[in-house]
Amino acid sequence: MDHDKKMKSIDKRIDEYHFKIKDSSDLKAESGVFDTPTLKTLYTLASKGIITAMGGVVSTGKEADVFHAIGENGKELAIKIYRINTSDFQKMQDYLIGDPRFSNVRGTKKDIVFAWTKKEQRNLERAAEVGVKVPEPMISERNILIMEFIGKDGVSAPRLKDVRLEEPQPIYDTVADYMRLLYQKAKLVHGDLSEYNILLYEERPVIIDMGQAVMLEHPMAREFLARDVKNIVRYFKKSGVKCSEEELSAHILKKD
Ligand SMILES: Nc1ncnc2c1ncn2[C@@H]1O[C@H](COP(=O)(O)OP(=O)(O)OP(=O)(O)O)[C@@H](O)[C@H]1O
Ligand SMILES: [Mg+2]
Repeated sequence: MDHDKKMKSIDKRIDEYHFKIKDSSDLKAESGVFDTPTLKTLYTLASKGIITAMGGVVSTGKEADVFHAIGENGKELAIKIYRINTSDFQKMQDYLIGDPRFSNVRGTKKDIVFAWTKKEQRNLERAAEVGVKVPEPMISERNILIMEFIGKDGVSAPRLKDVRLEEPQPIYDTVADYMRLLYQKAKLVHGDLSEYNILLYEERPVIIDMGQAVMLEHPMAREFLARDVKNIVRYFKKSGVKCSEEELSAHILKKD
């Protein structure tokens, strides 16, 4: 497809999508996400061939919306678009300031949200490098993060929250190992780990939503880790796994 045609087709799809949002009276997503600069950024990504078609909405949240899209070679993509107006940027700033990679970030709300988007991309990269299964990040631009789609045909894999695990033990073991790898090798603490931010894909856990993950230097890193441990133990205990916060903490913290 030539460039103009490609732009037209994505334009049309975005238009259609807008219409759909209006139809379902979900104006929140439309006004909060597809503002003109965001549309422009999507166009830029489309003109580079990174996005070839926009699909439907996968999730709408307070801080970000996630869309399905198609990329090069028909690959399915997840596009996470952070909201600039409604994001809790004070909280974002607190997470950024203690992180040596982003401690210099100052400026407008917009700058903070852009840094946050980059931070999620970097966190996903670091996690992937040490062998933690996460959506592979591809590119980020302003408030838009493009990553591998975990799921099939536009339907994302269920969250642990949405499934009843037949065999919870191996899932728990993998999550425990991932927490350890993140801590020991990537020097990261997820900071919002729970059954809401773990997808189950091909019977294996995939960790998502890493914008708030911090380096171990962050003054709150230990507290965030304790909270993650608590959430994970609570969920897996309920699923029938014999585990405890002490045990899981020890597993994460023990040196080789
Ligand atoms: N890479 C992906 N592949 C498939 N689905 C995804 C992907 N990333 C996110 N999702 C879907 O979108 C949902 C929200 O994503 P995520 O947890 O990253 O955003 P969020 O920051 O929690 O949004 P909120 O503002 O609601 O907290 C997930 O629960 C999942 O269903
Ligand atoms: Mg989430």
